[in-house]
Amino acid sequence: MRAPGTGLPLVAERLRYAAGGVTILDGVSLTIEAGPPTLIIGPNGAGKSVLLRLLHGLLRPDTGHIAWGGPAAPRGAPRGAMVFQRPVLLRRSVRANVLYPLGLAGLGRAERARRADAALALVGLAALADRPARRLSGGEQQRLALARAQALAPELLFLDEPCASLDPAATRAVEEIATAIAAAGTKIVMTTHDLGQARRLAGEVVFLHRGRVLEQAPAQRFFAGAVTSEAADFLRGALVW
Ligand SMILES: Nc1ncnc2c1ncn2[C@@H]1O[C@H](COP(=O)(O)OP(=O)(O)OP(=O)(O)O)[C@@H](O)[C@H]1O
Repeated sequence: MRAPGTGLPLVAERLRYAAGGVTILDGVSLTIEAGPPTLIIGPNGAGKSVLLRLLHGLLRPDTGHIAWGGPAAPRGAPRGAMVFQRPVLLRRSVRANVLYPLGLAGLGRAERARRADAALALVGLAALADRPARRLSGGEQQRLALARAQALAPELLFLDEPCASLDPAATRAVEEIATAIAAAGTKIVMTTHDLGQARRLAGEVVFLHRGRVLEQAPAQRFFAGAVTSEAADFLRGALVW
């Protein structure tokens, strides 16, 4: 189903990606619809991060293709934005970090300021707007990365293990922000190795195993009873690789 006013769904067909002589993803077909967050889960090395980078266009598949189902985005408007496990911040103020990509997107001064202020308020960093970004704590830096991405008003926000280096309090803050962003209508696609986090956030689960999508299902159904033995083992905490 095409979501009104967005380019979704994002459709990936028969993706194959190899690097260093190793096939990392093979035969991956996936449709990302508008709606609550899609969580990509699976064992270490399953290919979750590579899949996210392909979907975002940071990597190109060796074969297969990825296309948006909806109409073209307005000029200068990025359809997707991505937040990485460890944010890379400019050696500038918190606010300047949010403003910078808005300038690259060609937005006018007043609109840049409006969006930056709203995004910093959303992540609870308004009071730290003039601080040097690189002096923030790890959790604050990740919240800034979320603000910087969300200020671009993407249709789709890719989050690659955004809580991997964070403590429980900072993780909770990031989850609350992700939930608020999703509730406001941005589609979130997120990788995690944390099953508890997947249960808390997912509307839909994609289970990736050794470079293949073994399951894609509504979260409730997936957690109530995975279909494949690999996913069932993963859910009950058995060692799966
Ligand atoms: N550029 C590359 N060259 C060679 N191998 C790579 C490259 N990028 C990723 N890989 C390998 O591909 C596999 C999948 O990597 P990826 O980071 O996508 O896994 P993941 O599911 O995100 O794992 P984790 O949960 O540990 O982050 C890994 O074995 C990784 O070492």
